[in-house]
Amino acid sequence: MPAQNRRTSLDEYFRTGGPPLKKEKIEDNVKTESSQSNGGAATETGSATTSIHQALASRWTTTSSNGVANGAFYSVKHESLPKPNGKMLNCLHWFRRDLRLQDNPALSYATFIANQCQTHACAIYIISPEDMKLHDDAPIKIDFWMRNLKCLQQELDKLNIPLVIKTVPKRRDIPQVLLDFCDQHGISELTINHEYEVDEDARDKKVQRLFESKGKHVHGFHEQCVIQPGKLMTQSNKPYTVFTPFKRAWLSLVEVHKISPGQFADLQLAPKLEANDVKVRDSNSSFHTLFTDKSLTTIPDSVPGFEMPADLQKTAHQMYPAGEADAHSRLDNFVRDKVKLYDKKRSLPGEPYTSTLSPHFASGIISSRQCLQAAVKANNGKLSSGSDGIQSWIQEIIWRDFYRHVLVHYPKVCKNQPFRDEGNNIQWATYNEDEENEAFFAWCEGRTGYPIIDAGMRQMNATGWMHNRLRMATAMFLSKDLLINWQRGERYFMQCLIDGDLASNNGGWQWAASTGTDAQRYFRIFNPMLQSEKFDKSGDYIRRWVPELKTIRGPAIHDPYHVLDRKAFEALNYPKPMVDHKFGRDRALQAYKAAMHAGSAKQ
Ligand SMILES: Cc1cc2nc3c(=O)[nH]c(=O)nc-3n(C[C@H](O)[C@H](O)[C@H](O)COP(=O)(O)OP(=O)(O)OC[C@H]3O[C@@H](n4cnc5c(N)ncnc54)[C@H](O)[C@@H]3O)c2cc1C
Repeated sequence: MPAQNRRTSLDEYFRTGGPPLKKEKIEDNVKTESSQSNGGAATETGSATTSIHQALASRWTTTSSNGVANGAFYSVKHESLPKPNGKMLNCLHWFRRDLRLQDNPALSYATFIANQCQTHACAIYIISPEDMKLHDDAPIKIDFWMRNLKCLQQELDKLNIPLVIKTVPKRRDIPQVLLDFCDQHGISELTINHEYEVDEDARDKKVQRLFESKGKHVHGFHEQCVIQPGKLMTQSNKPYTVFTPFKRAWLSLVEVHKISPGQFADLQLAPKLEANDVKVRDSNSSFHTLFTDKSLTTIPDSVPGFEMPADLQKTAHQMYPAGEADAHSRLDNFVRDKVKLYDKKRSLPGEPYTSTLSPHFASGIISSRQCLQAAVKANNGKLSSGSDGIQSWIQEIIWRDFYRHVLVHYPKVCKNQPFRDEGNNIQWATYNEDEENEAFFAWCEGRTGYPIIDAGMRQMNATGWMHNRLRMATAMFLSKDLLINWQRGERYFMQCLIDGDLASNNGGWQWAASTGTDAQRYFRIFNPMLQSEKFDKSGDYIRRWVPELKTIRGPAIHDPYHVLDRKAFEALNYPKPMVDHKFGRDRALQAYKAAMHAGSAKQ
């Protein structure tokens, strides 16, 4: 059936609650559960509000009992859903990691309530410098988010939805600030798209408790993954801990249910009305000031403490223009010109054959469902067959889901703990503090003497982005060749990356450091020279980022210290390798072997 016909219109959603799940078709190894959600049986009122909510919320239900998700729709109680019939409900959408208009279920729902009440939705974004600091957010990432907020605000403006900006210095104050804001402005309904990290989850639960204590409601939706965490469990109802079976189950579930990434696309935002059309029936509230007081909606250019050097800012603005429209044209161009070659070229850091959409994914400017939809469309509607390039790209979207599912089921990964308990036993190299700092900073700055490693680190320092192949190689170099605790590297990446994202960064680091979900474990140790010869054969990528080597031709580019004669090498003014790879490899194997055999994973 053409994808177009599979899409369900808004009206149909209202009427039917969306297409039914066909559980009987699900492969044996895919465990789903009944459509009973955590909130208990839905009260079937027949009202449009309830049925659209059910449609959104009951797409998937959860078997999760991990206390994190506490049911996939943990902050939604069907009984508490607003039934606007006759009632005036003012609704606020709280933007967090969903900086987009399209395919945004919580925003759609806010505008839906507003439409029903013939009023307008409003939106808020909370800047929390303390959160940014604690999460090691990179200045380049914050700059990107601020620029995108401005674009989002312009787009929302066209729909007469004000985007209020509030700075809350202490993050523990956020729930109360939100509640006070809603009290002050006569708002009873808050919509959010869930965030899964431990701190964010705790904050949202607090918000919900506070709101409920005042008779207000929080409506939560899931949009970060194609399949929301908790929905994909093994046959024995355990979370997947290995990627390949997760991928098989994921593909099977998506295939069976025709998860149309655009399932929310039909939910139209409120039509544009003029400011004086805003009806505020609750005359005691100052709801209307949100539409008129421009001082509430000022977005800062930067956040104090996160200023960026001018040259980095210039690069970031050139490489990453802001806005949902730009994200979509990036996606369109990628899908039109590159994705079919993705399987062959995705590992070549010198060639622009990856989507570079990670900053947009991380901030929710684009959704994984939208990207999946574009990929499937380019693949003539196929998910698990057709173009190898497209299937390979879809696999990356699955990796992204996988690490989010891992984070939800194993919240310890948010708390500086390895996924595998044996990771705690690793004896990192015995440097004295100065030596370790020296080695660590040489790695950070791209002065290891391994050209491919240095090129990767310098690319990240100069642009806030690094090619995946180099993220793997540099992470492995730190945690294996240098035998320095991977958590230092994980932190440094977050402090530099425009796409810094806890689940993916942590997943990637633990993969490289063999403390994570990787089935191959500790004996996978990349040889930097071989990586270089294989993935940057011409050396062009190295020459671009390591100008000391720009005159080198031939194989010496991969290992100048050993290939060139001493005089020629010294003339380069490039460091010699800071550790011999064979020595580093043997040392790591010993340390990891001892650690891994000292205990077994408690999963
Ligand atoms: C040590 C390490 C740290 C990483 N840190 C981050 C991070 O902080 N933020 C981040 O978004 N990605 C991270 N990744 C994953 C990956 O490197 C980037 O997502 C990718 O390089 C982004 O480039 P792209 O958008 O061109 O990706 P594409 O190759 O076009 O892939 C499309 C999208 O799929 C997702 N994706 C791709 N590969 C992975 C992966 N291995 N794991 C999870 N998602 C993936 C990303 O959202 C990406 O934008 C890390 C990987 C490693 C090994």
